[in-house]
Amino acid sequence: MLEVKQVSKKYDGGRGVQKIDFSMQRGEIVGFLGPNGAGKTTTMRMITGYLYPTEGIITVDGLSVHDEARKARSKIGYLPEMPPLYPDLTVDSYLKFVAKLRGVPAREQKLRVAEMVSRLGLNGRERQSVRHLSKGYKQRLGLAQAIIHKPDLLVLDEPTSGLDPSQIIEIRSLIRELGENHTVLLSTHILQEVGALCDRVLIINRGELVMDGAPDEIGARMENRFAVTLEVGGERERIETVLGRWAEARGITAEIRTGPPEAGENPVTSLAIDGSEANSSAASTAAPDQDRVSEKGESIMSSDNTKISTIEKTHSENPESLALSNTQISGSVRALLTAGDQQDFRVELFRLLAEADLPILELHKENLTLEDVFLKLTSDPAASAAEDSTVADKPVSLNRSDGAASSETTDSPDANSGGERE
Ligand SMILES: Nc1ncnc2c1ncn2[C@@H]1O[C@H](COP(=O)(O)OP(=O)(O)OP(=O)(O)O)[C@@H](O)[C@H]1O
Repeated sequence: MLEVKQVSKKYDGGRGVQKIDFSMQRGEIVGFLGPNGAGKTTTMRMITGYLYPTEGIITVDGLSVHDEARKARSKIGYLPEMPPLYPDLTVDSYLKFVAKLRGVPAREQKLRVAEMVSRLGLNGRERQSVRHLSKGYKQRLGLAQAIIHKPDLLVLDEPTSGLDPSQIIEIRSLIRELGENHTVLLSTHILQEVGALCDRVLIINRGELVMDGAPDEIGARMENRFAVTLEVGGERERIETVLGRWAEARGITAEIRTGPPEAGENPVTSLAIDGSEANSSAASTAAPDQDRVSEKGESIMSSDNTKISTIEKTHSENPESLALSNTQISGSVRALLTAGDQQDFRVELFRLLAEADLPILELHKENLTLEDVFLKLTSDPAASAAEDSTVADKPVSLNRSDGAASSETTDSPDANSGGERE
């Protein structure tokens, strides 16, 4: 549906985007994430034909957006950051104007406007002037102008920016609906938006594409450790001993939290057990755990003689097979266990704790969140320093807001679009 091949844009002042390369299949909703100034708008403006790339090719359904601009643009709907609305027109007359501009046949225009009004929930506001619409309704109208010519590809530049929470929910559900029969590329600063709406995420940083993948997969792909959070039932000191010894032997970091979980609390705090600490503190306080594993039906006592649980050896053919019965848990400990070598230690951990009669109450594999990935990819201080020195060497400011470096004069000459022009 969309092919962006090795596309670069160099502004007079320097930064733009470099060798952006990706494609989108029909029906995909793709989130375009990046910090301020990363190149999202530049890329979207090139895709929609409002800006000429310095190099590279962009096609929509096989049509070049620059060499076959008119045909290609009929397949694209664009909601720029600032929707091109005319405040003096009414909703109705504005939509009629855009329908005409986008080549909707005259006999269909009235019907198409009515369809947009109903689809975007603008009923009752047809005669209202655009100026008096709330921000949320302006955004609905912006979406209406983007889809009035029934494009296949929708390009939405920060569609929920500046909206209040209920408007955000409304616009997101509209985008979700639009995604049922459009291919959608949307830029956003809001990470949850990507999780809520998108099948795939592209992350751009400093003009370069640095990640392309499904939102729930990229965390696992970037993970360079194996980590689980764990809640173990039993007496604290004993759990620390068992986990501490094992962690030391396996080179695993165990961070134990002190209190019960509380809402909003950072799940891991306080005491960290690695090899050395385990030796000096936890390991020295209790007898070997194996001594505590009971025979059938016996109670297990902790080091302070608190009853933790009762354990039953299930079958002599399989002495390692244990079943907890009549369990009474006197307390629990939560921990984050991290292996730097990405090795999955869950089975080993399960056996360790089962043999020590320490029941696992919760075990959860930790993956990097989209937020973690985003921060990792976009906040590289070394890159910032390099960037800053490059900027300092240049006589012209790179920032668009100062106007000095603008190269908008090289934009597409085709202004017949009702879209954003600067
Ligand atoms: N017309 C222009 N002339 C010169 N430089 C520009 C121009 N437009 C953008 N830039 C520069 O190109 C880079 C990418 O800008 P762009 O607006 O595409 O980023 P963005 O990811 O959309 O940012 P934001 O999230 O803040 O909207 C920035 O360094 C910006 O300063």
